Amino acid sequence: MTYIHLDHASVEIPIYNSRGRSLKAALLRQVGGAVEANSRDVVTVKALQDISLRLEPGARLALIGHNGAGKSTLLRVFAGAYEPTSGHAEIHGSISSLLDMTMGMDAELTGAENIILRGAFVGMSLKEAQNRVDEIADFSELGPYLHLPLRTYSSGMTLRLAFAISTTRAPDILLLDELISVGDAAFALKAQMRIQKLIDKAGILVLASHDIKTLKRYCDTAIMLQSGRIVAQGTIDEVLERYASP
Ligand SMILES: Nc1ncnc2c1ncn2[C@@H]1O[C@H](COP(=O)(O)OP(=O)(O)OP(=O)(O)O)[C@@H](O)[C@H]1O
Repeated sequence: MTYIHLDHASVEIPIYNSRGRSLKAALLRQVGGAVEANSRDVVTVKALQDISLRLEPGARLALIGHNGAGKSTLLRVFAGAYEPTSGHAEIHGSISSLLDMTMGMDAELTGAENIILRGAFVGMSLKEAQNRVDEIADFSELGPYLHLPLRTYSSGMTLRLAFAISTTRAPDILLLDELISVGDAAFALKAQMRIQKLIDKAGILVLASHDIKTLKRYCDTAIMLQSGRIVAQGTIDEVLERYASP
């Protein structure tokens, strides 16, 4: 069974605990999530506020909103990386998110060893990760570099490996923060085709993007976030129209 249910979910991130006023004042004036100081003088960002939604198989949801509106934070809640600080999130199904793709990788280990390490990080058993090493190695096209420590890779090479690992399994729930472009032109095309396959197979797709063409291409419904709250919800066309209106 695949679903995402959020019930009045909020995420507050404590960011500052100080007597100093200038940074706090600057933070309180910022434009993204709502920033407040609580009674103990701890400044918190209300990155998400009172979000309730239900996504079932077949959902193709766009997250729309200006910088700092809460899109990435919501994707992190869907991914299970953030627990709501109040309210509930219930997520069922295998999840693949291309957020934080290199998290869990170790610069001192070889590419091949990192496949196992990062594989475990994204929920693979040791056996599954071992079985997938050849396919991931082929896709990444890193050849002999796979036996060298990650610290010898360029950032593009690291991303290629991370992408190959993160996309080797087709998930029930696919979470995308912009359609990233990985590697040079040839690799980017291959990566795009792989993402397309994952999108086609995914039961639930959630895509956060600022690119209207991309959103319209992949999503049929949308929510618009503002300061961490849902301020519009409906078909992709309805919400994009609301987004465009002043
Ligand atoms: N780790 C963190 N520590 C402090 N504040 C954070 C953290 N992560 C997010 N925020 C704050 O939460 C709010 C929502 O951020 P989020 O990254 O979810 O926005 P976004 O809609 O994805 O923005 P963008 O379009 O720029 O990627 C912002 O005000 C941001 O500053």
